[in-house]
Amino acid sequence: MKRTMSSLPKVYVTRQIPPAGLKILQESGKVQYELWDSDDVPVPRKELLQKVKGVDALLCVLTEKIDAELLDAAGSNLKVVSTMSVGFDHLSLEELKKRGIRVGYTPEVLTDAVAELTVALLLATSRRLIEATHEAKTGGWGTWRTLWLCGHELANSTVGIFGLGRIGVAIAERLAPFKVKKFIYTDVAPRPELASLINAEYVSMDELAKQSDFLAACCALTPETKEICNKDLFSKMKKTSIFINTSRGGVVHQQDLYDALSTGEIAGAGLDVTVPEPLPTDHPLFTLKNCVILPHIASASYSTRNEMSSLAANNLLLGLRGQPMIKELKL
Ligand SMILES: O=C(O)[C@H](O)CO
Repeated sequence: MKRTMSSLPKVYVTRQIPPAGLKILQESGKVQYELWDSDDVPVPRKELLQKVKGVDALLCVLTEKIDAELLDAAGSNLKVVSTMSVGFDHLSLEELKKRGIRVGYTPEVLTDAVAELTVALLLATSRRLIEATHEAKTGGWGTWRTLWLCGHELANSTVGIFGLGRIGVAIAERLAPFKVKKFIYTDVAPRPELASLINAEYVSMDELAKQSDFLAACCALTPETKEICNKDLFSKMKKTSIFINTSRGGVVHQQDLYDALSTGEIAGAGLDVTVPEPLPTDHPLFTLKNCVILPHIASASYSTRNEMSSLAANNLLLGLRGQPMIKELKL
C-alpha cells in the first residue's frame, strides 16, 4: 500500500545539519521531517519540547539534552534517537533504555579529523604558536632572541593518553613520526589490542601524570571521569608538561586547571572543549598565555561533518525500519 506523506513517520531534526544527511532523509521517501533551520543558534528548549510531540524519531546534535523531560514531551511514538556525535553524554541513556528507544551515534567517521586537530592543538600549545603570531603582529618581535618563545618538543618525549580508544590510537599514530620516545596510557583496564598498535605501555593514573611530557585526555565523559583531571593529577605532572583535552570539558576541573597553569605547576594546556560551551569571553582561562582554547572544532572538516550527518541519517532510517543501525549504542 502506498503511504501518503502524512502517514510517513515523523522526524524532528534539531539543527540544520550538513547537506549529505538531509539529502538521505529527503531521498529516502520514508519519512517526513521538520528541521530547526539554523546552524548558528540551537533550538530553544521550549520550542524543542513542542516540536518533539508525537515524533517517531529525533536527529539531534550534542547541544540538545535528551532527558526524561524531553522524552516525556515526545511521547510514546518516539522509537529512535540518532545523535550526530560520537559523544553521548547529552543523552540520558537510562531514560532511553527504560522507554525502549534505540540510539544511533557516529563513531569512527570522525576519528581522523579529531586526531588531526588534537595534533594541531598540541603543537600550537607546546610551540606557543598563538602567542607567537600575536607577538609578530603586535610589535613584540624585536631582535632574534635565544630563549624567546621557547616551547617543548615532541622528540624524545613521553606521550600519555588518558582513555585509549580509536581516537587515542589515531593521535599516537600521528605523533609517532615526531620521534616520540614512549607512549603510555591508562584506562579502566588494559587494552592490549589497541595498545599493541602503537606500542603503548599500560600504567596507573599516577604514573601517567608523573611520566607524561604531553598528556592527552581522550576519554568519554561519564560519572566516573567527571572532573577526573583535577589538582590531584596536575600536581603530579612535570612543570614542563602540556595537557591537551579534545574529549569533553567535563572531564577537567577547570578551576584546578587554571591554578595549575597560572602557578606554573604545568607548562601549558590546549583545550578544544570546556564547561560551559561557549566559554564566556571573560573566563579566567582566556587570560592565560599558556592556555590555547578552541571552540569545540575537533571534528570540523567538511568531509567528516558530512559523513557524520549521513551516518546519523542512515542510523535513524534503519532504526525506524526496525533494522540494525550502522552504529548503534548498546543500552
Ligand atoms: O562528540 C562528538 O562527536 C564531538 O565532540 C563533536 O564532533
